[in-house]
Amino acid sequence: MQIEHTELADVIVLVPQPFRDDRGLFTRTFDATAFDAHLGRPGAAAAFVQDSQSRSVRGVVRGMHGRAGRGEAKLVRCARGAVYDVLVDIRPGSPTFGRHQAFLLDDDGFRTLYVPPGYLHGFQALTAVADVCYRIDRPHDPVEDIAVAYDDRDLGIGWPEPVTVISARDRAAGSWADLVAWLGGGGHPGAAVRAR
Ligand SMILES: Cc1cn([C@H]2C[C@H](O)[C@@H](COP(=O)(O)OP(=O)(O)O[C@H]3O[C@@H](C)C(=O)[C@@H](O)[C@H]3O)O2)c(=O)[nH]c1=O
Repeated sequence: MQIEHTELADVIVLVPQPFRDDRGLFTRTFDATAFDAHLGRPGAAAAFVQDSQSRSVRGVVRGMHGRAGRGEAKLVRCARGAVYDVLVDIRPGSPTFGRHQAFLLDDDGFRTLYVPPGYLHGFQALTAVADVCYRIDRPHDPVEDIAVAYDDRDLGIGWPEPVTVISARDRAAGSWADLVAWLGGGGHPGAAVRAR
């Protein structure tokens, strides 16, 4: 498994090497030993306690989601189809605070994003059906949900396709400005941080 660094601080991409033959292929999608060694934290992989999967139709955008409290680490890969996956660094003091980067995740490259705590995450489905698998290192708690509008002008994310469907939660998401004010200890989180 190769590790690629990204433009975003502490975000890495895990890139496996599939074995292809006449039957198809075999690939390891996660390697705890390599992951722990790269992070320099024995036991880091063992912290992932929930695995989830979502299915989206083409054009769907889910995001931009984060988590309050101590955040959550996340491993993200696309098991079916392809998605345009976007991360935003929301860690005050980080050299890449406020910056975003997009990644193509698909069911042929098997690339997995490692997202440390303190990032917003979202994606758009690029194929008729797109399944995204997540592993997170803390049990989900909706009270800690953060949502910033996927089309927030300040974030300026260039979604590649017309947006077909978004959830009610995402339609009600707060602004990047709300979130920045809240992160700075001032202002009210407004809809950026809210219970469902
Ligand atoms: C995220 C999540 C949702 N749910 C439930 C709540 C709700 O009834 C249903 C759908 O939830 P949502 O609409 O929040 O699902 P969705 O919009 O797909 O949320 C996901 O978006 C992507 C971008 C992420 O990064 C994920 O961490 C997660 O926030 O599933 C869980 O039970 N566990 C979970 O971990």
